[in-house]
Amino acid sequence: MDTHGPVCVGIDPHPALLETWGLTDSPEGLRRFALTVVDALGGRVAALKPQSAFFERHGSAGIAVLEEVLAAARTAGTLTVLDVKRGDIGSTMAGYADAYLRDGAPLAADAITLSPYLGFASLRPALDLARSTGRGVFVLALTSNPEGHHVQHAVAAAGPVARQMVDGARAENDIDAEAPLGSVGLVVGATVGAAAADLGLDLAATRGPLLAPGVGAQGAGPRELVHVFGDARRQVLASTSRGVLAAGPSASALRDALGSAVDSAAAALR
Ligand SMILES: O=C(O)c1cc(=O)[nH]c(=O)n1[C@@H]1O[C@H](COP(=O)(O)O)[C@@H](O)[C@H]1O
Repeated sequence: MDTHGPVCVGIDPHPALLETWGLTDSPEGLRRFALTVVDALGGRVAALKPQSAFFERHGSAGIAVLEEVLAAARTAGTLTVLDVKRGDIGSTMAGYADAYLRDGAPLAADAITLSPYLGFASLRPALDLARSTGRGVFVLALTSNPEGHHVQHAVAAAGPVARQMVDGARAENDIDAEAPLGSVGLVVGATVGAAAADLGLDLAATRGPLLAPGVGAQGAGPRELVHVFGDARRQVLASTSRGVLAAGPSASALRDALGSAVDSAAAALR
């Protein structure tokens, strides 16, 4: 984030984007799309975030492309956040952790997104494996979609549900109090308005990165970033997919779109 600016670009090969790029909705179209993004932006962006769903919809051939994309980003020296939003119990969670966070796993990424709605503690196998292999996780706290608040804003005996995720991330990052930024981040959508403040969430105190999707196609921009994050803004990694991808397939146009996204996010989050 210090080197390239506080922006993560999502690799979301929607069928409609493939068509706009003149590609077929097939594993080969997917491959050309995703590798074009890595070639254009690799080494120039804080992180790339492949959206697993758009690879999974092509079955095993799509997963093979995802493996190739993760490897290409690694070769380009760019961190990957694999957006899989996994969450399960016990040994099943351990299986997911092994799939994405183990050294040498075919789908290993630098970080993954996790859904904690089976209970924050159910994520333990992923938290532990990420710590031992030097990887990271982003735990969904306040998601960018309008339906999320029914669950995430609900107030349980222990306080708002989202606060349990914030407290959980904080406790994990406190284990290594010397690290400038911990490896357990949260997902807080740039579209959530005053929710973090209203629910009394101290995002800055988590000392973790805050992945902020919703920038661009979902309508959030610099003003929303300032409003949502306040004094936690230096931890924010603003995330946009279609907002940059729509500029493709030209590499220079993708780079220009990244440049604009970085200028606007960096000015807001300074
Ligand atoms: O975890 C995510 O990245 C995520 C969380 C969230 O709350 N909202 C959200 O939109 N996302 C993802 O971020 C991407 C947003 O894409 P765009 O709307 O095209 O920028 C999609 O891959 C979503 O699945």
